[in-house]
Amino acid sequence: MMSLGTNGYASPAARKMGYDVAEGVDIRGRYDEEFARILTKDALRFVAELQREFRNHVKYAMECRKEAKMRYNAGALPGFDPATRCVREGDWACAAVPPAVADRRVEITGPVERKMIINALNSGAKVFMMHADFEDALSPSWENLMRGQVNLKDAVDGTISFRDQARNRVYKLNNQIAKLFVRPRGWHLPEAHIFIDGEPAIGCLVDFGLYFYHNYAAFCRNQGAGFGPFFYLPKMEHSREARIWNNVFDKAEKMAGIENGSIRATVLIETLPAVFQMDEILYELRDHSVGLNCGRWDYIFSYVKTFQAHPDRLLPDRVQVGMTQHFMRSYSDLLIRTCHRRGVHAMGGMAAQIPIRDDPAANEVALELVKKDKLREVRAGHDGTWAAHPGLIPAIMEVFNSNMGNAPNQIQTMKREDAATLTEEDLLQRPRGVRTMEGLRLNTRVGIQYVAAWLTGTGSVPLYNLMEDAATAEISRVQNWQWLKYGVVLDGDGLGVKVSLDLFGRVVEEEMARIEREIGREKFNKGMYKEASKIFTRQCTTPMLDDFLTLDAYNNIVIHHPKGSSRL
Ligand SMILES: CC(=O)SCCNC(=O)CCNC(=O)[C@H](O)C(C)(C)COP(=O)(O)OP(=O)(O)OC[C@H]1O[C@@H](n2cnc3c(N)ncnc32)[C@H](O)[C@@H]1OP(=O)(O)O
Ligand SMILES: O=CC(=O)O
Ligand SMILES: [Mg+2]
Repeated sequence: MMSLGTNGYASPAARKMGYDVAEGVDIRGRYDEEFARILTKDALRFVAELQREFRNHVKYAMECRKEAKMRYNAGALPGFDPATRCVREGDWACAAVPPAVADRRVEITGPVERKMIINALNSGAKVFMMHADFEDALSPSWENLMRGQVNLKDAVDGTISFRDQARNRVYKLNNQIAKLFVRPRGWHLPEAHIFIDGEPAIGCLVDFGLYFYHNYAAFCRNQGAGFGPFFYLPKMEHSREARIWNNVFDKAEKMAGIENGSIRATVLIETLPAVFQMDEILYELRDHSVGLNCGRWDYIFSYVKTFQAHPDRLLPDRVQVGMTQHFMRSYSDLLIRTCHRRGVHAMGGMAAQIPIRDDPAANEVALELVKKDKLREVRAGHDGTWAAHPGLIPAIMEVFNSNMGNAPNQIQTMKREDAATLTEEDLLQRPRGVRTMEGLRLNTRVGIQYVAAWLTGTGSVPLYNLMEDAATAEISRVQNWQWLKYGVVLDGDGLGVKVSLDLFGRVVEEEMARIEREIGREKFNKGMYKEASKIFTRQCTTPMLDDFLTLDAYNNIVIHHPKGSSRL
């Protein structure tokens, strides 16, 4: 048994032995005293119990995803499930929204980095939430994940601080801070630094389990029993996956001895199959739900992925697939109607624009685009939305305030019964627009730079004045793959060039040269652009589309200790 000093840290002798793990648990990530505060024997036992109870359910759910993919690849279209019609038509409601999160008109999102967490919690707005991300915005290296857990624990305890040496500035929490939501990874990602009974842990159960174990008591203390912790749940494709989460929550509440329904989660509807399962997902989570969110970027990615074998449903250039496309508008409208019918929040999504510091005119244009997007959301009936950057909060808040007034949300006032008539055809309607050479170039330039950042530990980056994260990079990847696969003719610019392996090879070469020019040779050589280009090119040209960019790239960031990196 590892001995702990009075400060809670392991003694030097114990440190040599590594983490004090529960039975069946093997930690292969680097030892660090800070991480040992999180990777305690009891917390690991809890994670292992979750894994043991739910691993077969997760495996089954992943098999079902494969089976659905085969059906779509054979020509089937996703649609409403006749077997669950009674759930869609039934008259039921989710548990009442807890007062602590009734008003969530602006939620700032960001990776679980220390300074970002403090800045986000302090963002200064009257009512808002912070959504701390282990998912789209985080490169899931061992260091990022474990530091993220340490940061969140310190944030929940109220002790978090950060010293910026270069600027000699200390960051601390204000008196009034945002409410915290945490987004674990999706069901598909393993955690290769923690093995349980000889197999890699399920990533999201590690994220959830460690965070819950260390923080539920503080939530009870600070928010009152029955209110929190709060979560966002990403990338689900079917209500059976929501049922697993619901069972995980039940088990966690029992273990902690807290009221059933204390844990609350907002599910991102960000896969095409899931749009046909919104009622079913809410039903599964009805005691633990605080709504659904339009994860628009993954949703676009999922549209391409679901229709990978449907050359009649190709997407136009990425920049043209916005929320005003009929299929996107229908998805958002149906989500609002579904949530409000069941008594929970319908959250909007992320506009990709971020402040542009060195160009006031361009900044004004970006801000106007964000405002327009948010105005559309609040008028449609969304109860709140996401901001990617603190600089956007005042403008977004203003749009929501002037349209919602003092009401905490629009659950009762914007029922959107008109959306009840939306059909499968509306939700699947082909997006309109054109495909261009610049679209192919931009996908390539952005995709490679994103992967390069991700490989070096950064999961969200500003590129060409837009926020890019795993979801937006996925669109670039699958769109290139699709255009190559079907030899698409890029005629939106009048050039009429056919996308081929040869053309793509030249585009990669030219865009790599452009990246080098833009960022400078030194940074280019120090970074992982060549590795990123290799990974991105392979993924765009592989005969069978990879399910996730980050699943394949993950092997490059797994580092087992004492030495060496290891493939799963
Ligand atoms: C599709 C989806 O899933 S969307 C959700 C996932 N994506 C995200 O969460 C993206 C979140 N946003 C970000 O990561 C960042 O804003 C970026 C990468 C887009 C831009 O980052 P930067 O270029 O570093 O921003 P910038 O230099 O303007 O930052 C200015 C200040 O704001 C802070 N800041 C910027 N974004 C955030 C944020 N989201 N949360 C908290 N603080 C932030 C910076 O830390 C910096 O603080 P400082 O002045 O104290 O040093
Ligand atoms: O997670 C959000 C998205 O848009 O994807
Ligand atoms: Mg997403």
